[in-house]
Amino acid sequence: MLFLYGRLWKDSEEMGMSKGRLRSEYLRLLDDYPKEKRSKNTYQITNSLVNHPVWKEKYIIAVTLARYPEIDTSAIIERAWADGKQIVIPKCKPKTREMDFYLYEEGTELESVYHGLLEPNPVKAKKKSAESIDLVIVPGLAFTSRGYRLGFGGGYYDRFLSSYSGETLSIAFSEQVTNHLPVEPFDVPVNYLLTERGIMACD
Ligand SMILES: Nc1nc2c(c(=O)[nH]1)N(C=O)[C@@H](CNc1ccc(C(=O)N[C@@H](CCC(=O)O)C(=O)O)cc1)CN2
Ligand SMILES: Nc1ncnc2c1ncn2[C@@H]1O[C@H](COP(=O)(O)OP(=O)(O)OP(=O)(O)O)[C@@H](O)[C@H]1O
Repeated sequence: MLFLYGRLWKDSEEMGMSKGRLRSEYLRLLDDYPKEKRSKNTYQITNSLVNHPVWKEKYIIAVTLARYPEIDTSAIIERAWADGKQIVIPKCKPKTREMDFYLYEEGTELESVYHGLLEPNPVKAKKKSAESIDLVIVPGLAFTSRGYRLGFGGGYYDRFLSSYSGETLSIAFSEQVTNHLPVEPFDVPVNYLLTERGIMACD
């Protein structure tokens, strides 16, 4: 009962909250996430992803190089390499708020030129077209079970997904899933949402 009350209160609070306040709320949630629970749930999420049919049939996978307190994606990347898949990572173009994806292999040189994020060096890395990507693992701070997402506010993924026709998936701790988020016309929901509790098809 206490849980239900807390939940309803949380939802009605969130309905009226600005994206900026929601971002700080979920960033804090991630930052406060207990260390052991974080590694246990990250392991669980990685494991269910790599054992799901959506993983098996995909060859080129786009993912971000997570920065704390985001969920660590390094085990997903290692597993993709071990399974003979290709990983591509984004490089932001702040002027147009567009992203290009580049092949990320063991030994690929990274640089930190944009917001402290690790990115490929566009002169040295091999660019991959959006059409060649089979699955995009979309980052986010909070999600609804319909696959809507609150990102870091750059609009990079919304812009990219507006013309991307392959499959999309997000990973999250179950505490990042909420009933209500502000949805705007340009928001593109992901096809699957994966938490430590399992995988949800969002369509
Ligand atoms: N690890 C990781 N890499 C990622 C993302 C991500 O969410 N996680 N992105 C996911 O999209 C892209 C980068 N996203 C960004 C989103 C916002 C801002 C930014 O300029 N933030 C402003 C506030 C927002 C604004 O004013 O528009 C700031 O911090 O001052 C930068 C990068 C690509 N790489
Ligand atoms: N398809 C689009 N075309 C043009 N502008 C867009 C598009 N999608 C989003 N934007 C712009 O980007 C800005 C940021 O969008 P939003 O706050 O939804 O980002 P986000 O989803 O949190 O970030 P991200 O997509 O990078 O994870 C918005 O102000 C919006 O006007």
